[in-house]
Amino acid sequence: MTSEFAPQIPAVSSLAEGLSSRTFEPGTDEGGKPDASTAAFIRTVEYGFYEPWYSDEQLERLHPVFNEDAQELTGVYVDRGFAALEPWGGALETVGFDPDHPVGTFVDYDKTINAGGAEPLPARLITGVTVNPSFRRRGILKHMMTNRLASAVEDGMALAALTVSEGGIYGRFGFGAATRLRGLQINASAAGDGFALTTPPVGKALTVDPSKTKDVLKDVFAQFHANTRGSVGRQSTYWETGTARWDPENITSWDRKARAAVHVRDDGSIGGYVVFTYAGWDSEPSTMRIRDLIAVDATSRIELLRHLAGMDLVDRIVTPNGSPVSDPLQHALVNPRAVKTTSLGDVLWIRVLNPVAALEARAWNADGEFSLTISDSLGIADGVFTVSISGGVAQVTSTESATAPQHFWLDVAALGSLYLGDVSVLTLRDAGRITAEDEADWAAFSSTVDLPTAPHCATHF
Ligand SMILES: CC(=O)SCCNC(=O)CCNC(=O)[C@H](O)C(C)(C)COP(=O)(O)OP(=O)(O)OC[C@H]1O[C@@H](n2cnc3c(N)ncnc32)[C@H](O)[C@@H]1OP(=O)(O)O
Repeated sequence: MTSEFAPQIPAVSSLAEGLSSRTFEPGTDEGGKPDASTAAFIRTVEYGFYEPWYSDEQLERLHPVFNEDAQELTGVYVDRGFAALEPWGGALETVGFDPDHPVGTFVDYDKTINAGGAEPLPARLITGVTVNPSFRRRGILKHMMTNRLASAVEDGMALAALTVSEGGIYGRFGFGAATRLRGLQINASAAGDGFALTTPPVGKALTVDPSKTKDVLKDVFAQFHANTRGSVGRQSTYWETGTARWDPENITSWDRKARAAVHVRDDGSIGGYVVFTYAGWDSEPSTMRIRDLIAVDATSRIELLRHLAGMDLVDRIVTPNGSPVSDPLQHALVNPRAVKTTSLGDVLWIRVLNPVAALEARAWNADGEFSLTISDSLGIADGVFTVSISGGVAQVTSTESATAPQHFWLDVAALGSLYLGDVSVLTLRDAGRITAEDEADWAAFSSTVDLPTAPHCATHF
């Protein structure tokens, strides 16, 4: 991969007088508990997301989330001089405002994203973004985001990524919605619109103790991550309990309801796992909830669903955390109405920082040549780029002006949406997000860029 492209660092917006920001690594005190700065930071995130007030025990359990994978924490703090600012006047000290408690939080760390090319690409993942309600709409997010994107560029990152609480926030910073997940409701009963597959069983699904199979789960995920366009590497804490995610309603329980099964293929290898909880015999309808289902191929995925649907005392299976958009299940059923889509929503948002490295790491559907003019209001990824694909591998060069016969214009957020193949070229054209000269060959461009299946990000962060 060549990377002669030298992106500019965006101008860093300054904070209002009385506010300062600092980036630090999470720390631990002598007793192994979060140190004061880290604890105050975690509590601010908790407050920003309207989480219940954590007990000390919960705080300690959460600490690894902030402490692992070399995460960096950026907090915006109120200087003592802030009392001069309106509209609070001198009231902050009067009410005991804690200057060590940040009013803005931002967490970033590095993992890889599978863009469909030969190797997953390192990416800067952003999470834990909050601003105290009393300090919102004063540019604190803008300050943290522009600073931390500049830092990612300096560190040579080609991509940044996040998942969003609201869809209207991050487009202005160059992020585009890049993958989606479907929520499914599967009728597990045999009657009516019931569950029956068109193919006979393959291999064997076996129940396992999720608290003892962490290594198996990690290994299956590693294979999935290597094979699956759109996949994002998981935080270490994903595996801590073997349940892949905590019980969001009760963080102290570590989900004792969790059960798991693996699919053992005919050659004895593990092809996938499912972690699930049962709502109880008296739930109406009696419901099995999938917490995490990762399979290295479609066969293992279908076999795990067959296993769940075949269990007694279960009327339906739900996947609130989502199934892939290109899910073969519906077409493997005798009665496709046994599965219903209950939701469809974006998951991963991509921000291209270095178009040369990013486009060279992407999958392509066919050989071709074109050039792109990318606009970027933050000045990170803008420019003209010639893309030449041969044997499925792209060579990308940054040029002064377009030389390729086919030339297209788009902004960096549209490039983020196009990047992993979740949306087609023609859909973005019809939305006015990609433009070209009248004589442009849209058919050739789309057959090079569009990918045959939807990307699948199964990691929540
Ligand atoms: C990756 C994640 O962690 S996603 C989670 C995001 N956090 C949350 O949803 C928690 C609750 N919300 C918050 O904490 C805050 O409102 C934040 C973080 C969303 C915004 O912080 P603020 O400091 O108020 O944002 P800031 O003042 O820097 O605004 C920057 C721009 O975004 C816009 N903006 C801010 N919040 C929103 C929003 N919710 N919807 C649409 N636009 C928004 C502002 O209008 C401003 O626009 P401009 O550039 O055109 O002037």
